[in-house]
Amino acid sequence: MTSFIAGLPKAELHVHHVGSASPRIVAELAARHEGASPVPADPEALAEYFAFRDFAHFIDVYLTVVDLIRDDEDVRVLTFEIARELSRQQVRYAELTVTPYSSVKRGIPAKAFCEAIEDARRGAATEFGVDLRWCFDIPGEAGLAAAEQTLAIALEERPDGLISFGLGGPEVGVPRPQFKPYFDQARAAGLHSVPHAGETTGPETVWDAIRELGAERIGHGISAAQDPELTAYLAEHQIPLEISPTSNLRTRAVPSLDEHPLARLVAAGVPVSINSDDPPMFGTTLEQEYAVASRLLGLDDAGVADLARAAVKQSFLDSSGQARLLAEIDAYTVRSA
Ligand SMILES: O=c1[nH]cnc2c1ncn2[C@@H]1O[C@H](CO)[C@@H](O)[C@H]1O
Repeated sequence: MTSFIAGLPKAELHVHHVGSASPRIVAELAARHEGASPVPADPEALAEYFAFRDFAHFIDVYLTVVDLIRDDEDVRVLTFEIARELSRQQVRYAELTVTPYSSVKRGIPAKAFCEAIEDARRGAATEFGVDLRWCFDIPGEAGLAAAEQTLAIALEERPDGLISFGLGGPEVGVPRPQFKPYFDQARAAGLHSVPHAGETTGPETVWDAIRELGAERIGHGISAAQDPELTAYLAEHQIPLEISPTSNLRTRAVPSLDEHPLARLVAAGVPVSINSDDPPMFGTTLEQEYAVASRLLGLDDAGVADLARAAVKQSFLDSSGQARLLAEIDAYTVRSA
């Protein structure tokens, strides 16, 4: 199974920019800011640093890593190295969640930030054959000021790879409806709506994401399993959930993988994609998330290939791009039979 997964062409829809910084990149950045950061440069100490008491603690730790990214060269190197790791896992297409507000607030001009990610995007395509797209997300803990600036950067800079608009950070104490004006404008400008919801709060935030923010996909959304009406609605309207099993375990959103609602959601007909969210921070990789999902769903190789196909079909890649990637998955599956 694992060798089949390793070679399987994939698409990833829910993976965060800074959250994907490898231990080596974090160590290099931490060493550069020696002493001024709580983030350890030693990879072993870093693995211990990435142990989270709860979701709020995870966000606090996440932001200490964001603090290490000080200039556009850091942004470009980080992004290019993420593409290298994605290509190592046979990821052909990824929608990377990027939070420009947090870097602009730390002194990196929006234009330089966008030029850096676009430079890395071009490099990813030519060097690794990885097609990167951007989701610009609002860090929810920074509220409406962050929403305002994230939308402004999205519409004024409009980097070529930008395709969607999201909402990340904590859900507790950050109601979704307040962000409706910003999602309305982003959607009117042709950006897809993909907010987080139902990760650390109940089904009502998933309803809000759908009804108030026009969500086309939901980041996590796992608490939908608590509400049969919502589960049926997601299945009927085929609104996909971007599922990251180990993330939910490591941020304590679920008590154990065996209690993860993935299987119940799939059994109810809810479309899902499998993702890694913040792989180094959660001590995982996309390949490992596919292995977790295949165990939880009792899949054989054909079933695992269907997970990859589902992610492609739920992506915002154009139809010709989707057809190309689906054909590659089919050819791989035949070769591996
Ligand atoms: O699993 C997650 N849920 C919500 N936000 C997340 C997650 N992983 C990374 N972020 C990121 O946390 C930052 C908060 O300021 C945002 O950049 C958001 O994208």
